[in-house]
Amino acid sequence: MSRKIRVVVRVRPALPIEKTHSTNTLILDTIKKSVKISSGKQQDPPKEFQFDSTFDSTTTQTDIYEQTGIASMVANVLEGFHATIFAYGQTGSGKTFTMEGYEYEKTASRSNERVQAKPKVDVSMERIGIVPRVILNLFKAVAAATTDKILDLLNPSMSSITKPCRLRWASNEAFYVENLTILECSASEEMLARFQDGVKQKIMASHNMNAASSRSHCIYTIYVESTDIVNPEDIIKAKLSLVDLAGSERVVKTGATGVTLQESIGINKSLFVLRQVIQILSDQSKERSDSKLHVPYRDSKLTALLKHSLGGNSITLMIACLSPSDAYFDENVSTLTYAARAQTIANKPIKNEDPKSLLIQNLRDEIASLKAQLTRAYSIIDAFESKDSTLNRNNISSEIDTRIESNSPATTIVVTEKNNLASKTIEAKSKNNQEVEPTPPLRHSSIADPAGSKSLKLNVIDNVSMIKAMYQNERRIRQELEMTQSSLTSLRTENHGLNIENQTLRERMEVLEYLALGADESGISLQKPSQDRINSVLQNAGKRRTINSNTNQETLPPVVEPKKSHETGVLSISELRHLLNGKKQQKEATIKGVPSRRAHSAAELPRSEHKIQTPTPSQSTPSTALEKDPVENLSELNRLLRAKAALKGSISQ
Ligand SMILES: Nc1ncnc2c1ncn2[C@@H]1O[C@H](COP(=O)(O)OP(=O)(O)OP(=O)(O)O)[C@@H](O)[C@H]1O
Repeated sequence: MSRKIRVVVRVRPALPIEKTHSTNTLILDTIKKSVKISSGKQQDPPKEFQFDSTFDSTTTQTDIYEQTGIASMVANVLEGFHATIFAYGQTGSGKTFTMEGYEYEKTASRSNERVQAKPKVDVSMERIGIVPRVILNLFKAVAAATTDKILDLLNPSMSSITKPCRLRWASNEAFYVENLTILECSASEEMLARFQDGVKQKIMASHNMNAASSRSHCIYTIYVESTDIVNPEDIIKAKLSLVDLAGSERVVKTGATGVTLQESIGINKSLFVLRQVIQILSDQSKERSDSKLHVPYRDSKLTALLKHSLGGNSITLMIACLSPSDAYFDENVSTLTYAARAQTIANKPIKNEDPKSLLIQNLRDEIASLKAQLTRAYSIIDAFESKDSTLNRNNISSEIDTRIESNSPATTIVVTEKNNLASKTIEAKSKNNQEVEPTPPLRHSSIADPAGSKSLKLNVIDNVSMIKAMYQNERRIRQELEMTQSSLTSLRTENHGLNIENQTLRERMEVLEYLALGADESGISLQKPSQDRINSVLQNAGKRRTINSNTNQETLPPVVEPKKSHETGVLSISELRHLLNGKKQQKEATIKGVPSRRAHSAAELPRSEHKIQTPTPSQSTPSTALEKDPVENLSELNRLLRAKAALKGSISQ
């Protein structure tokens, strides 16, 4: 079912600096929930907008929290729906005040200076904004998107503008921030403290329109995982995104310069895309056609991250913030226009349920309906008993058992065996569910009619046998689920281990390839791995040397008669020597001014070139670490190539 984005409007009180400003253009009617805006000029006809609620400058933070339905949105999140609350409006209109409520140090000089936020977080309970209120009511990751760079405010080393996080596209059609810090909190105080840590990492700057202006959009995401006390296996996961957008800024009014100006441009660009997205979604919902217009979510990181909130599966509330001063007439008209468009956007909230919990819930519903049928069946049996003493419950039960034993249930229940449980977890869950045939409708009969009595008895037998089979079926599905779950856990652990090993092998391969093929030669442009990595690989290779117990001398591993590389996929000693020799010749040719032949990588080496004479030690001047110790490094390289081939084989299986 679709649900429109709810939009409320809040006008903040005039700031001391605005006390002399006139405030005639905005007329708010909190009863009619309307806003009228008029410049008073003949060429600008007044505009009237209708919203879900309107709040004037006397509205408190508590009023906003209580009268915008935030508590019920939090409850929706606990039920498994994603929700988003975002504050929108021009710079200085009160978005951060509404979302956080903290007091920011103001720079009197309006110097455009960008500083790390120094919020005073111990403000009164009456002043705190939506985010701390939600946390106190609930029990988080903080990401800030600035000029289209995403910073992790919970990880100080990643909150620097030079180290932005990457935006990724997940298979479930949602964008997410890679490696974003997500902290698990078990108490509201802990969560509030983490939130405040994140807020302190924000960058603020002062300009002509706001003494402490956010230089980024801030997205606070609370991931909620709720478990049913009665049925602990029922896990519901959902997220609540609390968004404090940076405000649109007119550079002529803000007087921004330097970095602050660059940020202004970035902020305005992302807000431009946001407005385009709102416009297109609003047009789409007005046309009520099935034809899908292209929505440019990907044009900015902000809209990518808000995809689920705008036209997606989230329950969304927009708080449009306005400044009371007539000096901001144009900005207020723009905010109201887009707020009005946003409220025509229809989202499709869906409950995010764990497939396992969903299956269990379906089974529970099925059992409940079967129990109800059983009760009805017993009541019919009771009616028979009172009518005919020869027809008692025992007679019917024995008839039921006979029918089950003779394998002729009136309703067949099919459960397909699943041998390969681990690889088919999800399908198994849904298939099992589908393959249970639906309950047949009861045959309608009258007890008074003998034919009807017979038919009713058969109905009872059918139902009871079906219930028995359903119970067995459910038990079996539960067992399968448990097995699948444990196989999945062990596969995940194994996969994790393989990934780590794969990464290590890749790194060693890189070092060995670099050592084998060289970096200084023309024709090969391998990137030099860090010296630490080279040392570590060489050290590890060194560990594989053996000590002869008789002579107490270090010996190299025995040289095994090599198989051809096309048979084994690895290099033989002669091939490696040939490779090195070839490279040496190339080098000499280059020095003599002869253009070098493009060097072959190990894998490209043609078979015809395998039978090259082994050069004598005096012929080769070691130029790379590998040439100094070729046999040892070769065995390491071959070992890695084999491991890589085995790994590839296991992945492709
Ligand atoms: N409802 C309110 N009551 C009292 N003061 C308010 C209210 N709303 C905003 N303010 C004050 O107005 C100023 C600007 O507000 P705020 O910083 O929240 O604006 P903003 O929209 O977040 O601006 P920007 O986009 O530049 O970050 C602040 O000094 C703030 O304390």
